[in-house]
Amino acid sequence: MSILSTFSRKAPNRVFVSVILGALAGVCYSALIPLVLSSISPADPNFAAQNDNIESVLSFDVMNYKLAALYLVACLAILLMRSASEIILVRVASEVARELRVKFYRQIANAPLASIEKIGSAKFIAAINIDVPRIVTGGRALPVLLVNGITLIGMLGFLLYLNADVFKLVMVAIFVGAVCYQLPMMLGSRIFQRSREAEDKLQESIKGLLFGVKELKLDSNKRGMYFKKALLGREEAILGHEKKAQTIVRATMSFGDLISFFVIGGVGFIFVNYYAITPEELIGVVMALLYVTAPIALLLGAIPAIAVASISYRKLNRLIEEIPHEDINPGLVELNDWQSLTFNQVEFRYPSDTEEPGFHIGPLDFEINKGEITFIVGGNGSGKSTLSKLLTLHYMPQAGNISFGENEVNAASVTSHRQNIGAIYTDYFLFDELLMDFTGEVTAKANEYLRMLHLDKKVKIENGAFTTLSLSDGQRKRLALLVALLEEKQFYLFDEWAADQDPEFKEIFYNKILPDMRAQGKAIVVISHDDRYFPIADKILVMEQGRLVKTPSQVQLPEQETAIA
Ligand SMILES: Nc1ncnc2c1ncn2[C@@H]1O[C@H](COP(=O)(O)OP(=O)(O)OP(=O)(O)O)[C@@H](O)[C@H]1O
Repeated sequence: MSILSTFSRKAPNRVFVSVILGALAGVCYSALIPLVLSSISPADPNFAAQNDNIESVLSFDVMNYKLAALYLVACLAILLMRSASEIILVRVASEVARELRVKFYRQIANAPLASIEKIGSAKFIAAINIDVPRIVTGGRALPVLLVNGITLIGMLGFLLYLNADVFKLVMVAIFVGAVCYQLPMMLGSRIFQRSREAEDKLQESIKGLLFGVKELKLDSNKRGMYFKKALLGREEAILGHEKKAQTIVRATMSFGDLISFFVIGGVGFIFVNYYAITPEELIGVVMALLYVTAPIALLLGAIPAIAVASISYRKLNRLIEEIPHEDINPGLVELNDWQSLTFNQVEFRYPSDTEEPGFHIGPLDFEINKGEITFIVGGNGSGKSTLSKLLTLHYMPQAGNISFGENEVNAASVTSHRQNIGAIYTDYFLFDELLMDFTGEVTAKANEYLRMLHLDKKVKIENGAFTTLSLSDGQRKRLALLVALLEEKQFYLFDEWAADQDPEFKEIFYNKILPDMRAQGKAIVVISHDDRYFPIADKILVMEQGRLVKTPSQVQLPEQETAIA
C-alpha cells in the first residue's frame, strides 16, 4: 500500500515496531475468547476441578485463577501494545505530513516560474490544505486496520480449531462478503475522486471571493451570480458527489457489519441441521463470531479513510510530478565583473493549451548598461512584463542568449546571476520580515530610507521586521522599494513602480532615487508610462507586439535617443 510504504520509508524501524506491536495486540485479542471459553467450558477436563481451583484475590473469589491471571495479562498487553502501536504510527503520520509539506515548499521554490504560473496557486493550496491532512488521517487508520485484521485472522484460526466445517462456511461468507463489499466501495471511491477534482475548482472560487470581495460587495447582482455560478455551483457539485459516495460507503459498511450476523444465523439455524456439532462447539463458534463483529466493524470503518487517503496520495504525487524541477545549478559560481547586460537574438513563447500559439516575444537585441537608466515603454499587452521576467532571468530564452559582460547566462550560472538582480514587479510581494543580515550600517540606511520615503512616522523596523504592513498601496510599494534598495544589487528592474505614487514621490523616485542609483553605477530598467520623466532616461526601448520597434506608435517620446531593435 502506497501510504504504508511512504510511512515505512520515513521511519522503517518505528513502523516495523508499530506493525509488530499491532500484530501482537491482535494475537492477544484473538486469545481472549478461547481463554474465557476454556475457563467456563464444562467439556474442559479441568472443569470438574474448578471448584478446587478458587483463589481469593483482594477478597474476591476468583475461579480458575491461572487462566484469570493470563486473561488479565492479555488485556493489559492489548492495552499497552495497541496504544504503543497507534501512538508510534500517529507520530510518524505527523512527521510524514510535515515532510510532505516541506517537500512541497521546496518543489515550489525550485520550480520554473512559468510552471507555477501555469498550474496556478489554488491547486497548490488545495494540495497542502486538503490532501496532506487526508493522507495523515488515512495513515492514522492503519494501526486500526492492522490490529483488527490480525484479530480476525486469530479468530478464524480459533474457528478452524473448533470446527473445520464452520471455518469453511465462514471463509465462503467472507469471500462473498468481500466481493459484495468491494464492488460498491470501488464505486464510492471513484465518486470521492470526482469530489476531490471538484475541490480544486472550488479553491479557485474561494480565492476569487477573498481577492474580489471589494468588487462583489459593490454589486449585489454580480455577487449573486458569482455565488450561484462559482461558489454554490461548485459546492453543490461537491456535496452531490460526497452524498452519493457516503451513501454507498455507509450502506456497504452496514452490510459488512451484518455479514457476521448472517453467518451466526446461518450456523445457529441452518448449519446445525446438516453437520454434527456439539453444544459446546456451537457456543464457542457463536461467541467467536459475535466477538469478531467488532474487529470487522472497525476494519470496515477504517477502509474509507484509507481509500480517501489513497486518492489524495495519488493526487498529491501527480501534482508533484507535474511541477518540473528547474534544471539549473542551485549553487553559486564565480562571475566576472560586467558592464553591460546583452540580449542577443532572444526569443520566448508562452506555451498554449489551445490551437492559437502562445504570445511570442523577440528576437530581441539590445544592451542595458551599468550607470544608465533604461526605460521600457509600450502599449498594454506589448510584452513589457514578459520581457521583465526574461531580464530578471525567471524565463529562460528559448532561442538566442543573455549575457552579463562576458558571462553567458546558462543552467550552471543562472542562480549566481540572479543574486545580482533586484526587482519590484507589478504583482510584487512584500514580506513582513527583512530577510537579510541586519548590521548597524543597514539599520542606519533603512532608517534614512524610511525618512526619505516619508514612512518613518508609520513604520519602524524592529528585530529585522516591519512593525506593520497595514499601509496604503502606495506606502506598501515604498516599503518594497526600501527593501530593494537595502539589498544593494547591481541590476534593478522596476515594473510600473511609480504608477500609484502621488506626484511628490514620483518626483523623489525619478529625480532623486534613480539618478542616485545611476551615480552608484547600477544598471536600471524602468517599465513606465510616466512620459513626463522620460527625459531622465539614458535609453528608451519601445515594445510593440513582443518586438522592439524603431518608431514608437503608441507613446509620444521626448526628443531623445530611442534604442532600436
Ligand atoms: N503567464 C502567461 N501565460 C501565457 N500568456 C501570457 C502570460 N502572461 C502574459 N501572457 C500574454 O503575453 C502577452 C503580453 O503580456 P505582458 O504582461 O507581457 O504585457 P505588458 O506589455 O506588460 O502589458 P501591460 O502594460 O498591460 O502590463 C499578453 O497577450 C498575455 O496574454
